[in-house]
Amino acid sequence: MTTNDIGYVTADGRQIGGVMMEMKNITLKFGGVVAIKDISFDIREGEIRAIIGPNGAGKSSMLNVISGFYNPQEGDVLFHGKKRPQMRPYKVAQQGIARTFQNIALFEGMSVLDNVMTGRLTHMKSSLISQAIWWGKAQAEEVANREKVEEIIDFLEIQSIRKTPVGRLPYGLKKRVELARALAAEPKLLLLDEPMAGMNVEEKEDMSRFILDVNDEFGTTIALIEHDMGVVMDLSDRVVVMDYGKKIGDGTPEEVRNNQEVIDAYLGVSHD
Ligand SMILES: Nc1ncnc2c1ncn2[C@@H]1O[C@H](COP(=O)(O)OP(=O)(O)OP(=O)(O)O)[C@@H](O)[C@H]1O
Repeated sequence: MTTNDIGYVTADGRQIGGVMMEMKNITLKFGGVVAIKDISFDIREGEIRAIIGPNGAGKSSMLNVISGFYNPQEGDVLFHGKKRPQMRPYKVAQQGIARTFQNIALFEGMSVLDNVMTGRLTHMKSSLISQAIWWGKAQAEEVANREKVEEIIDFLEIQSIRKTPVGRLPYGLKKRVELARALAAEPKLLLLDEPMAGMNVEEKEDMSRFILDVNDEFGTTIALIEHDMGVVMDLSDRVVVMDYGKKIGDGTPEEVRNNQEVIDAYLGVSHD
């Protein structure tokens, strides 16, 4: 498949746009450990982009570079063509980037609704003082935020558990609530950290469907990392494959599946 400045058309006929985020020659080290070695790739408007690789390949490190949490020692991250400095998490959120975590990061004692509501924080303009003075305005904002949250709760089919404390939910549903919270921020770029990890087959199918629906319905660009190659192949438009911190493949699922270096990495063929 070839890409150009304008974008490309996917196998299922969707138009993908220009470059949203570009990783240029990224190298990230932890002391003597080189977690990412000179990797370049881009993420385009509207696409579902996966980063896969065996254990320790450097996927989480890469997601943390994309999210702005890690600052690479070498290379640049360009967001909408502009070099991006290291940013605090709230700045990242303000830029329209939201994420989920591998180890679910929700407030266990709070209801589903309240957890999803926390995803709206970046959209809440009223300060405590202005809420006191302009009570009506703050109330209107609260109603608008509630409406958005209810829309997402309906979309992800979690209406029946909206009042349930998150701590009481099974794993698969917690993952869905985390997705709901990230969506509540109305992100332009959604980062998913192993969204299918620890799920059974049915839960994986549900999550795949929701990821596709989010991309289709809201036009959200999605970048996800996954350990399991199988689950992302049907889902992704393009896939980056990492192994031992290096990029060993980049292309459509079909291209990546037929790449000998990728096949060897997943079969555990020795590097010497
Ligand atoms: N905070 C850290 N401090 C030191 N070394 C780290 C740190 N984070 C990652 N590493 C090392 O960097 C390398 C890449 O790790 P990373 O977690 O990014 O891989 P991964 O592909 O996400 O692995 P997994 O699939 O097991 O989660 C590993 O050798 C790991 O031990």
